[in-house]
Amino acid sequence: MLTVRALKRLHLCVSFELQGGECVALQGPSGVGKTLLLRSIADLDPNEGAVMLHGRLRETMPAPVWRKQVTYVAAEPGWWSDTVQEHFTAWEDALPLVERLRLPHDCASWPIQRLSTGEKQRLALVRALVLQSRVLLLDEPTSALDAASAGAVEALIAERVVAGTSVIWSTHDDAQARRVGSRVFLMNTGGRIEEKLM
Ligand SMILES: Nc1ncnc2c1ncn2[C@@H]1O[C@H](COP(=O)(O)OP(=O)(O)OP(=O)(O)O)[C@@H](O)[C@H]1O
Repeated sequence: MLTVRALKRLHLCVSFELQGGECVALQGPSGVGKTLLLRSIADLDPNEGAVMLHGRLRETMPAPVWRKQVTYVAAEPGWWSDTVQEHFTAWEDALPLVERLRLPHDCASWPIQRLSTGEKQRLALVRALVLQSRVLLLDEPTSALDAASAGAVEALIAERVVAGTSVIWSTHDDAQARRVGSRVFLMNTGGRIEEKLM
């Protein structure tokens, strides 16, 4: 279970609990703070408040260990090497996910420069999924995808949720929020979240 108590970053002040095997959709107007919240939970930016995984405070473990368990997937992911495969420790672990997400199996050798926005988005998701994190913080993970690829992402994440992974899924798509989330959190301009009736 992920517990967030009085998490503060800029204008945000947020508290909630997320059970294991639960997916919550996060919605709200552009610029309201959804990315700030997800990055704060992953401890990627300075923030205050208590964030716990199964009762253990994040400050009791090194930040890289926390981020491997509570993993943020950016809408516009970063890349640090020249080719796709160089971003993976074990490409063979990534390959089944690459195929599930309708990416060509030979994309391992592709230079990052040639990737489309949607290919980058799916490969960044694969990078996160191979970690087998307890919590996935997905920032508009299908914003650059066609319907078929978005459906493949939704199906894959749904399997992880059934297997016990907790997910926060930021989306501007109301129908997607209802499909993927068992609850929907609505962030308001005051930086608070309230549960939206579905
Ligand atoms: N480091 C920062 N310092 C000051 N303000 C910031 C910083 N990072 C983001 N902001 C501001 O905080 C607000 C929230 O940004 P955020 O990216 O979280 O919005 P969002 O809800 O994810 O929007 P969108 O739906 O467009 O992706 C924006 O007004 C943004 O300009």
